[in-house]
Amino acid sequence: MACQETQFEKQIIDLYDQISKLKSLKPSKNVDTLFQQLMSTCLPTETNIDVKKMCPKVQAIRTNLIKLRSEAVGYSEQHFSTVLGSLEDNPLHHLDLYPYYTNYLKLTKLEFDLLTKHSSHVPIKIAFVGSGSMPFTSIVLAKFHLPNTTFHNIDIDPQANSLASRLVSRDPDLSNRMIFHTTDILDATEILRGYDVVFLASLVGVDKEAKLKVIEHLENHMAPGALLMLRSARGLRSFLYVDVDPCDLKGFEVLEIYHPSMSDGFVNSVMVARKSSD
Ligand SMILES: C[S@@+](CC[C@H](N)C(=O)[O-])C[C@H]1O[C@@H](n2cnc3c(N)ncnc32)[C@H](O)[C@@H]1O
Repeated sequence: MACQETQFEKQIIDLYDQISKLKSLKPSKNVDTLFQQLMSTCLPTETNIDVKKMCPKVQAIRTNLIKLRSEAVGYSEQHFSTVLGSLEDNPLHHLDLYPYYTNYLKLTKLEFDLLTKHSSHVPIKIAFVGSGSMPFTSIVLAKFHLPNTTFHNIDIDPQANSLASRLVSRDPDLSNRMIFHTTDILDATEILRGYDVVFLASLVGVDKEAKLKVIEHLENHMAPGALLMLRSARGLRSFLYVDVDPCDLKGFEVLEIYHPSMSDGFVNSVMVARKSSD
């Protein structure tokens, strides 16, 4: 049956057509404009559009768009990390040079509030899986919320970790509290048992199957009682990030899910879950 293409689907198909033809996803005026158009198209929360009911053509586009956007975000973070890391001064004094800095401040504040609400103690060791070349969440938590916590940033990409460690190496405090591990999270086992909290980056696992594989792996290796902070998406925003449902978190007790409104200043939903006893 021919797709009853809604206005949204027509916009998505057109944007995907342009984005998939880009020769490079590295930051440029054209790349930035297209991904900003994608963001604003998917931002509305007050719609009754059911993404799951969209036709197979648009569903296929959804997965490919998330993959392309993940690559573009990687390049963008790499660019800004290189700029910050090349400053004479301590890069952590100039984080506001990153265009999405205030968005991260708001997202991380919410995640800290959820963490505090569902934790019986201040976390000593936190892992951030998929920390990237701009480990903003770890930096913001360490600088503004958790002064005595150590952050273990796990990323598969050695270049991302090399750029990220350059951001904190000149900071007298964070250089001691930010640790970097270069590994595929699926190869990390024993180490995962040592964390009070594990954050999973929205762009680790860029399709549902890959995301569930990572979640299952974390469930196999996290300590009972440890918290998983997972970034998800709802509605049209599931064209930007993989949407995870509570039933996907086997072996975890889902404690709370926060879906941001248009006024929150960040896009992804946040899910807090506790690893059940073995
Ligand atoms: C582009 S960054 C974006 C992080 C973003 N700030 C967020 O919150 O999603 C995502 C990072 O996840 C890393 N990554 C992807 N798959 C991974 C895996 N299986 N194990 C470890 N790191 C992974 C990538 O190398 C990349 O640096």
